[in-house]
Amino acid sequence: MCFACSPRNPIGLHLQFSLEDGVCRTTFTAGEVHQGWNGCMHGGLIATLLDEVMAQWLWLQGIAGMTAEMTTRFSRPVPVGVPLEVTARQTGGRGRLFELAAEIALPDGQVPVHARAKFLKV
Ligand SMILES: CCCCCCCCCCCC(=O)SCCNC(=O)CCNC(=O)[C@H](O)C(C)(C)COP(=O)(O)OP(=O)(O)OC[C@H]1O[C@@H](n2cnc3c(N)ncnc32)[C@H](O)[C@@H]1OP(=O)(O)O
Repeated sequence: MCFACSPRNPIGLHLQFSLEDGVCRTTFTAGEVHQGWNGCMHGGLIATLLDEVMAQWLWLQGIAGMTAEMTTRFSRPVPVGVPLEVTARQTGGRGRLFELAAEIALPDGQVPVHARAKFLKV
């Protein structure tokens, strides 16, 4: 029962994903229960959104992959209560290794956080 995407997980994020033109996409609005600092989304949960959208870039193409490495740049706080657009795309890779990048965009287009990761097909 995936914490990020299972509709049956009672404490999960219930994310839904689409893949179009090489971009995997989901949306999420953090609530007070997802805060770290007051008014700001918890960084670990931000990383979860980014990790999951990259994993789903693979999964929606029939590839089961596990995160082998991930770097996250937190440039600005992510506010709670606003709809976030979370996207991922491939940046490289060879063989079993897939290199992906993901970002979170605010409604005004600002990108407060982005990530890069390496996934290995399992
Ligand atoms: C129903 C809905 C479901 C929906 C599905 C969605 C699921 C969402 C899950 C979200 C994603 C996650 O969080 S996954 C959970 C977090 N991640 C993990 O727990 C992964 C833990 N790590 C592992 O289990 C393992 O290390 C693996 C599977 C990643 C790799 O192990 P392995 O398969 O044995 O491969 P290994 O021999 O180590 O490496 C193979 C080759 O890749 C290279 N390699 C390994 N790591 C790296 C790296 N970071 N950067 C460069 N290269 C690397 C090695 O040097 C080697 O090169 P060469 O010698 O071949 O040249």
